[in-house]
Amino acid sequence: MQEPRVIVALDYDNQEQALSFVDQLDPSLCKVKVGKEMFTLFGPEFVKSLVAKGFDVFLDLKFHDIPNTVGKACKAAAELGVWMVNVHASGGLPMMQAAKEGIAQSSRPETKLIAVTVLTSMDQSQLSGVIDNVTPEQQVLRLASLTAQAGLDGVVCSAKEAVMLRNEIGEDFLLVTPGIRPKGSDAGDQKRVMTPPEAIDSGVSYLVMGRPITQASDPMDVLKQVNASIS
Ligand SMILES: O=c1ccn([C@@H]2O[C@H](COP(=O)(O)O)[C@@H](O)[C@H]2O)c(=O)[nH]1
Repeated sequence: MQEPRVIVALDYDNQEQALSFVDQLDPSLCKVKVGKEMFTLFGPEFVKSLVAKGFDVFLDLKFHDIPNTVGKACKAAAELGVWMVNVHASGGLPMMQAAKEGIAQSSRPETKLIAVTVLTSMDQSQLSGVIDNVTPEQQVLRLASLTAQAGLDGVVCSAKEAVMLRNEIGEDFLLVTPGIRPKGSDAGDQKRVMTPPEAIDSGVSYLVMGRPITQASDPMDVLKQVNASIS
């Protein structure tokens, strides 16, 4: 059976609601992502319960701190049994190397480690408020190159940068892309968006999708349609 390419972002503020959705899922249909909201509300036990149900869990805490702190945080995250963790690439090379070392020293050295480049909620005008004279594409390439230099497994970027990154960095680098919206669905706060088939055709490894699935009247139906559209 093919590995699922959709990672569902479980951004619920209610654990029962999240679990009632998860209980309809099968680990062969999707991976799941736990982000800052659910981790802050429900903690490591919630993460471990998803791992125990057999799901590949992406723990999306986007660590960004001094190298020593991030290294230890990544080690602790890996030991929860998750499939993948992440940091912000803008934390720099020593921070990313410490993250990698923390995972290598954990009891789960196979845990994947990726770095966030430019948030998919940022367009040119927002990026200009943070850094001068650079396009989102240029900044993604710069941070993705630094991530590859640090030896991480890949990056979080938008699907719009996937063709460029496949050309510049290569095939053996995970491209994990939020900002995925089926045709006609509300972009919300996402700015650099693509549809699921466009993203896959561009060379993306995994699609991160939250609200278009979790806030649909029939989340399972949307997930199945997305899977069919990219199979
Ligand atoms: O650049 C980024 C990094 C992470 N995210 C996270 O992905 C999901 C997207 O959810 P949607 O509801 O499909 O917009 C969410 O958990 C974000 O924290 C991102 O969107 N962009």
